[in-house]
Amino acid sequence: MANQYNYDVLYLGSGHGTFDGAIPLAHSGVKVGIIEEDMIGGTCPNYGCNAKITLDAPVALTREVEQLQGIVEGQLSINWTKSEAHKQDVIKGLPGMIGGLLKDSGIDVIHGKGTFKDNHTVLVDGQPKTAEKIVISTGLRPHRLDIPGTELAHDSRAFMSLTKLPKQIAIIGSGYISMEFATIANAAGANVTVLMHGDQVLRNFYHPYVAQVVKDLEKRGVKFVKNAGVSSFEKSGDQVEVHYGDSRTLTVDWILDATGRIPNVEKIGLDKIGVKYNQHGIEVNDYLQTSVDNIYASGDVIDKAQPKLTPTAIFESTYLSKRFSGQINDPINYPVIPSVVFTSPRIAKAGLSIEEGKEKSYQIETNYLPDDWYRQVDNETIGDNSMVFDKQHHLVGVTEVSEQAENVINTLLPAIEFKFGPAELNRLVYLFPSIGSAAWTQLS
Ligand SMILES: Cc1cc2nc3c(=O)[nH]c(=O)nc-3n(C[C@H](O)[C@H](O)[C@H](O)COP(=O)(O)OP(=O)(O)OC[C@H]3O[C@@H](n4cnc5c(N)ncnc54)[C@H](O)[C@@H]3O)c2cc1C
Ligand SMILES: NC(=O)c1ccc[n+]([C@@H]2O[C@H](COP(=O)([O-])OP(=O)(O)OC[C@H]3O[C@@H](n4cnc5c(N)ncnc54)[C@H](O)[C@@H]3O)[C@@H](O)[C@H]2O)c1
Repeated sequence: MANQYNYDVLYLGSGHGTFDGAIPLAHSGVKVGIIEEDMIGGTCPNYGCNAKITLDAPVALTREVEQLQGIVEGQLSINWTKSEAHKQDVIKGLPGMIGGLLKDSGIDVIHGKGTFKDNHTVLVDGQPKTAEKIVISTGLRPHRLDIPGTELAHDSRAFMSLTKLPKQIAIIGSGYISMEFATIANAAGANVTVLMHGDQVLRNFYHPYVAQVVKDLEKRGVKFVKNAGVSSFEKSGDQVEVHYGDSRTLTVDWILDATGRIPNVEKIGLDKIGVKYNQHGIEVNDYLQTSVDNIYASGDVIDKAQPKLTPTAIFESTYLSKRFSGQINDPINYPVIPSVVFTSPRIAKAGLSIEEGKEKSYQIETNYLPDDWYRQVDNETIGDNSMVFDKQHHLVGVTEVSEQAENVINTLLPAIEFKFGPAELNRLVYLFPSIGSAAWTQLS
């Protein structure tokens, strides 16, 4: 590649939208640089998936013990301080591990905030770093409510760093972060109130299944306030008041603002160089190329129809790596990308939704999971799934609510992605008994 620049490819941001692709790219002989202003590895390992799932592990355990009460005797309780410390132990090595992989691949990691000077130059602390191609992979940051007292609220990162769990917690919003953190905080003993923007929780998931999760959380003491209309936060001694609705007040110890995440597109010089973006992120074509030819985007910062999740970011950075190293010239062809909300029970889905299946008049088979013998092993009491089949009876979508939904969806993904028919299904021999075998059995 060209050598009038410092790098062949320079990435802005070091999350999954970058490193999964940058490492093989560097191994192919391409000179790669990465600019990162915060922790190496970005949101997922440090402030997202890995951190969250570690805090979720004790919740899953308490739920299993609860289901088997009587067989297993005695209640479990979660020691929040130790759980938080365990989370820190689990994730603290990740940035060093990822940084080591980058270094071993010959990648230069430049610490600092990058801003474009021109379409081949990024400034870091006033120092120019030049490259033939630049990939913007700056991710998302928490949206903060624009109301009086907003500085009194906190984000998901702050929640996962709490060494002591507040007694009374208000969560604003009812999306992914709200529901997962309400589940964790409630199980660890906090009184949680969710103040909703509208009247729907997790609006992108199948409502009857979401309703089961909400009902269970309510049974456990979580309160939901629909159409709350939160208008301000105010300090009140050691506590904080949430003003909402028609002059109503909720006094709590801690507020989580979980009202969404917005793209990091401002103050990095995009207007100056002509990279087009909107409130959903950077606009790209089917090659992940922005409105400026030599500049690409990857991961959450892209304005796209696919879910803004780690697997999507990994797929995109890997696609760019293959393209930059000359292995492919085709446009990006996304596979089926599943998604899961780590509530208890979880809700997970892949492929066509139940609503989309109905619109196409596809066959929808539903299963009440507590009737399945394998779920009775754990005494699972909540569980449904719906499988959508096309006219040739290929599985094209699954949605499930159950404690093991993420594993069922992962198991069935190949059937959806590769359109398994009877011939393929008949060749599958799976380990028995297992959640995977329970999932495949429903297909046969
Ligand atoms: C609480 C939480 C839980 C989540 N749980 C899951 C989950 O269970 N499963 C899942 O699939 N996804 C989950 N996600 C989403 C997942 O974390 C993201 O999809 C993923 O991290 C996207 O990777 P990315 O590289 O696009 O962005 P990021 O990982 O956000 O990386 C962007 C990086 O760019 C850096 N940066 C930004 N601007 C600049 C600049 N100007 N100069 C230098 N560096 C810059 C940032 O510091 C950051 O490190 C979760 C997210 C959150 C917040
Ligand atoms: N399990 C996972 O994969 C996982 C977990 C956490 C986060 N994530 C990722 O992070 C993203 C962000 O999660 P999130 O929960 O912050 O966003 P979200 O989009 O899922 O939910 C945002 C919530 O805030 C509400 N809201 C929006 N504006 C509001 C306002 N002005 N006042 C009150 N409420 C308002 C919305 O109605 C919605 O309920 C997700 O979309 C997902 O990409 C994924």
